Amino acid sequence: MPSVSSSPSLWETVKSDFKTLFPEDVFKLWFEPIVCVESAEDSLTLGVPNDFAAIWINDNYLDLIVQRLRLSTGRLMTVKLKKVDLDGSSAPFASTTDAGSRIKTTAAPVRRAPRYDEKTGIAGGLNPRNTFETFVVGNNNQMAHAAAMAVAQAPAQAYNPLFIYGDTGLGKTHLMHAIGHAILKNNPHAKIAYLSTEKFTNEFIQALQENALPKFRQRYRHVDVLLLDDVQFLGNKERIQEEFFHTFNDLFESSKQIVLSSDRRASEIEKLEARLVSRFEWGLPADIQAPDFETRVAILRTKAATLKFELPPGVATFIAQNISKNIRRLEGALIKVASYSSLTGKPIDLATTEMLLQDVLMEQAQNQLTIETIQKRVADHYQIRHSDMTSKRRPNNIAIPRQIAMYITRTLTKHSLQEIGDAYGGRDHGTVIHACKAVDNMMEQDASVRGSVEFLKAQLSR
Ligand SMILES: Nc1ncnc2c1ncn2[C@@H]1O[C@H](COP(=O)(O)OP(=O)(O)OP(=O)(O)O)[C@@H](O)[C@H]1O
Repeated sequence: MPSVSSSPSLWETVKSDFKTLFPEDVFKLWFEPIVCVESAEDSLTLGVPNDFAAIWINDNYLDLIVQRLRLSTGRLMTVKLKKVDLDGSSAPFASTTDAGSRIKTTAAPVRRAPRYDEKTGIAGGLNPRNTFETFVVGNNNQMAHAAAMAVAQAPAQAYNPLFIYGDTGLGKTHLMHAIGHAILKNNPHAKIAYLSTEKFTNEFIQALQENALPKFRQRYRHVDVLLLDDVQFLGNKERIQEEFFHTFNDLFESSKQIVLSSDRRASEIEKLEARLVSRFEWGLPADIQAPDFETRVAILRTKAATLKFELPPGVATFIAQNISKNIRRLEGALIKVASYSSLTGKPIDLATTEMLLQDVLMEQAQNQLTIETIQKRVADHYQIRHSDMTSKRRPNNIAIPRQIAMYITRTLTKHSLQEIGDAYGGRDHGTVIHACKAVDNMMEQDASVRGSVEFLKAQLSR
């Protein structure tokens, strides 16, 4: 039985084989950063730098790694991939591959993310690639981009807080990091904290357990800029909301810049205290929508140039036509194509692209619950006509099911408020927000409405 300490060298042996097997850039991209973090007789846990690497290696190289280990040990070993902190220790909320559908980082080698540094004040680490220079501006993000630039140029003077919201994978984190980089460039001594709400919550809980609240407060209430990502996770967490309320006030009163991101408007965050909602709305709420076709192509071209990958126009068009709602996915598709090309040494054509992306495209098509399906299902349930979902008729027996259908569309799909409004007879986004709130209230007050909505949601999510 191999001892725990011998396994890193087992992995190092495999790694050095791969060095001769793969072109240098592929090796550097995928294998060089991998470390062995844990081992047992029949299993090995390998640490990878980010969720994307975990998914990519799982999909493309795991079989090869298992085969190679079998050659070395004579045994069939299970290999798990785990995201680890870039200094090699496990991240506090590390995920294994099966947890990772959220591809968060790009695939090029990732620089070490600095831990909180008392001198520079950087917490969490800013991805060096997420700068204003690498951010492609389109109609979808123009306002958020302009606001972010203004904040970077005049922290705490332009908009405070800046509240960036929009669906997943559309560049909120990128803009926050860009603000951090730009401020540091103008003032290398600025104390900047970037962190996710999840991390803020975890650190707060840990501080509570260890009686270390003063230190925690000192850390986040004395920065020049606080960049807090994914504040929708404050929803339903009373204690952490209370803590963040005071953090916010302290920073705001001392004229420090606060930038927040969320996947929805502040007023739509479930069970977020009114005093926080109003504070989040004090400054500028700036939304990011899904990019249009031209912006998607521009993003692909920019990313391809960064990867030094020659992207044929037809391939760019194909990817941009087929992946529209999430830039992270767009980027994932490009990296898949670029890696294949660098691995085989062949230029990429349309047929190969279709073949490479067929899984992604199939998964996307299968997972797409359409608004029409929701409307039909809800209309059937309440025995009204499908056409009532888009009609202007307002009697309660029609208006309520229609509101419920909008609510379900909002919860189960990634459509924007405007798209939902359009699909329900050309209503505006305010009507959709109103419908969602009304259904929330009805569900709270009436168990039978709650039962029906839960039932419909469960059926539609299958
Ligand atoms: N306008 C853009 N130009 C260039 N790259 C972009 C742009 N928007 C997003 N990206 C890239 O897309 C990927 C996803 O963006 P990001 O992580 O900022 O999304 P997000 O909105 O924060 O998502 P989530 O809500 O899931 O946290 C990143 O690699 C980012 O660099």
